[in-house]
Amino acid sequence: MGRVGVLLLNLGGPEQLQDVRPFLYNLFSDPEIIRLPFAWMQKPLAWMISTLRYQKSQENYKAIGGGSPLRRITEEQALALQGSLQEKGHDIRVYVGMRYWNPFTEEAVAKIKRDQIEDLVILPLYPQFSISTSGSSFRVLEKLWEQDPSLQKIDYTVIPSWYSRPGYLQAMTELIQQEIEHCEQPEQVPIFFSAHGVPVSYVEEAGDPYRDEIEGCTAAIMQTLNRPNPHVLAYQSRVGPVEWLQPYTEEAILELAKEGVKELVVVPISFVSEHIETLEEIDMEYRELAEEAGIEKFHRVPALNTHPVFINDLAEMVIEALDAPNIKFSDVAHPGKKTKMYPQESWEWGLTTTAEVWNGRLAMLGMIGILIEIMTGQGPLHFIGLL
Ligand SMILES: C=CC1=C(C)c2cc3[nH]c(cc4nc(cc5[nH]c(cc1n2)c(C)c5CCC(=O)O)C(CCC(=O)O)=C4C)c(C)c3C=C
Ligand SMILES: [Fe+2]
Repeated sequence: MGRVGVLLLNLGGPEQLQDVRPFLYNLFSDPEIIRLPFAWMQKPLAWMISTLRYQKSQENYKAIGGGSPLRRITEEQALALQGSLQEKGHDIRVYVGMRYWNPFTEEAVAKIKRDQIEDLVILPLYPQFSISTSGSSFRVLEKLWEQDPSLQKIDYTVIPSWYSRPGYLQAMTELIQQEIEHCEQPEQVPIFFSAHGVPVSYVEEAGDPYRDEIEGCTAAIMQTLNRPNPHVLAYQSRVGPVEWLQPYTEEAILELAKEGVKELVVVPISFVSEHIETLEEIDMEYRELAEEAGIEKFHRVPALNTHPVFINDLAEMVIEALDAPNIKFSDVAHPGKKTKMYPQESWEWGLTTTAEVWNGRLAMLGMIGILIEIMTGQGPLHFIGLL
């Protein structure tokens, strides 16, 4: 075996407030996040959504200190993984490639080339696979590989998902157990798993295994935890007007409050680092919602970050992947080429096919109208104060 590397994939996050708008632009430019019927619409729509959204989003990043901790934590995880591999006798260099912000996946691949890596394990830091996360990063890599013959010489393998790994489950249950011990009624407190959502169409039309993997992960954690507590699974961070996976976290919290629940342990489940959706959405928004609804004690389980049991398991996973048959980009779930994943699809304003076509056309006209309004600075949305 020649020089060996690991490429850790992650989403990336704005490090300062001024990064928020271009970060959102990168995110919404991704057809794996929003797919439109015409490719030419992607960039104008990304520009439009990032323009409409960035100030609200900046407020959230301001509330957690002015930027995402994702880069810092991911780099700490990379360092810890490299150290753990070293302790196990493997001289393996670990690289970080982010999908929507620095250090970008393309930069990591340039370093891998520069260091003349010959064997590469590609490991997304998402325990469960979604076409919108790991799938999107694999797409970027697949394109880079297609365009560059020198990359094609690298013997690579990908790890599509790893939510049922014993070390991951053990680390998660240790953290949950610790939080439960702080509860007033440890035997009864409900364990509330909150996963990042995706639009329903991803799962039901594009064949995304994400919901199955999230459900499998929740069941495996509960089995490892081996406690009598009731548990709930819900989905957070919905964006836009389409239907996302349900139940929605906010509705599920209110439902529990209505049933008289006074104490809750919330477990973020789709991500292994603290980020905006744990630090702001759960710790601030959902906590406030829960407390106002009568849930007096709102506990949140911390993200794994550099938990030693978790890092050790990542190292084991890399070593096992080097000995296992390779998994290639083409072996991993792709959305069908013709699958449409754009908002209009679920805006069911009409009952007939003709009406649906017209709904789509009207939505398109509306979008062009908003675009013109943003460019000219004049129009009805400015008049009512939305822009
Ligand atoms: C497994 C995790 C994630 C899935 C699945 C996912 C899908 C998904 N996300 C958006 C839109 C946004 N995501 C944003 C931030 C963000 N998303 C994830 C993880 C998943 N996303 C993380 C870890 C983060 C935070 C990064 C950080 O800065 O800490 C944002 C920006 C934040 C905001 O403005 O609210 C958006 C927008 C979609 C549309 C989607 C599936 C289609
Ligand atoms: Fe997201």
